[in-house]
Amino acid sequence: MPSIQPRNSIFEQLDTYGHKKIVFCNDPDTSLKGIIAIHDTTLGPAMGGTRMWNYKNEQDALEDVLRLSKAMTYKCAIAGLNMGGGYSVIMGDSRQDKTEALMRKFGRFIKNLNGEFVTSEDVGTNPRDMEYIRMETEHVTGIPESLGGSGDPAPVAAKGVFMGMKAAIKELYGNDNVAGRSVIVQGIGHVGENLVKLLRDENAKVYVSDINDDRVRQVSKKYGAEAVSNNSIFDLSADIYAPCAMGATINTQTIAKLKCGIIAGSANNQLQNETEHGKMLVEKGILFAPDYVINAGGIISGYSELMGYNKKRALQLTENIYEATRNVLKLSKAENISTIDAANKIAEKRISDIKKVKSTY
Ligand SMILES: NC(=O)c1ccc[n+]([C@@H]2O[C@H](COP(=O)([O-])OP(=O)(O)OC[C@H]3O[C@@H](n4cnc5c(N)ncnc54)[C@H](O)[C@@H]3O)[C@@H](O)[C@H]2O)c1
Repeated sequence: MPSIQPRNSIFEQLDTYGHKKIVFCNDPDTSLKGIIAIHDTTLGPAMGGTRMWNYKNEQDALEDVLRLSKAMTYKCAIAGLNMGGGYSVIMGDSRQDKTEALMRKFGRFIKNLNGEFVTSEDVGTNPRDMEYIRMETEHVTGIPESLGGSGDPAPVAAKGVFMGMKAAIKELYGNDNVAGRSVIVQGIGHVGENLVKLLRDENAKVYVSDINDDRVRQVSKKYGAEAVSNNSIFDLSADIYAPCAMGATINTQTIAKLKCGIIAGSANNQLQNETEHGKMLVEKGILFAPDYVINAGGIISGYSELMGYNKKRALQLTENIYEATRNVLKLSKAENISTIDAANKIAEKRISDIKKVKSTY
């Protein structure tokens, strides 16, 4: 995908990825500064997380929400969901600036979209926050199980990443055993910790890193993983690198250093530049399991909640990520294209096929 040029006008930035709509949510009373981006609604209402992050500036927040919402269009398409792509970001430190009023006010902005956007948890938000949003609008998923929702989507997201990782292991090593494989998990928050558990349960050797030292201490002790400093992860040799923090960790500088056979993690938008870095990974012989293909478990969980939540069904759909990843890897090999290009091709085909279906009312 092309890079957003910050010096362009807002409309030019929306045109970069073909966005439909953007809503700036500004409320001085609750200190809310948020952005909702709707990328594409061909398949259905836009669905995507709400991220609360201490962005350096407004441009960084805008760029993040545009990239995240576009990825959601592709994620929903390839996962076979009848939902489009959207995302929202709230500027601020989730540990200090988050209040009930701020989240509920944000819920009101979602309500004003009349169902065009449905949200759920992401970095910096949790089921409690979704409960606050639910007080103002029904267009939210991931509310606590005690209230009839699907709860935290992170364990389901981790399960999907695990299935996608296994599909990549199968491609490279001929069997999908995780036992004995070494995996670096970068970012051990909601999804990362659940992934560490799944990996350790099947006897993988796991290295963990995070910018939060307390998390590293707790998680490494709890699961018998080895703590590594965040600065040294790209110097470490391992079978798999699992980015589970923020996006764009795979770029020209890190690809030069990476010493792994597979990249498979939960972070959204791992490649700083899809075309350039997808190609560089092919040249270096690193197998990239496309992020939006393997991290779809979270959105599958939210989608199931909209359809009348059934945990078993959500987990079954998430297990299909193994086959979806295998299909992407097969197409990439058959057409000699990068795995991200192969995933994009499959997703775009579904969107274009369903567009034809919808031309009859
Ligand atoms: N939560 C979900 O259901 C879900 C679903 C699909 C994809 N994702 C994606 O997975 C990633 C993680 O989501 P989460 O819900 O676990 O978030 P989280 O906020 O619970 O965890 C993120 C962790 O990453 C750490 N971190 C942040 N920057 C870092 C850095 N530069 N280096 C190392 N660690 C860093 C944080 O300290 C935190 O522990 C995000 O990119 C998110 O968009 C999440």
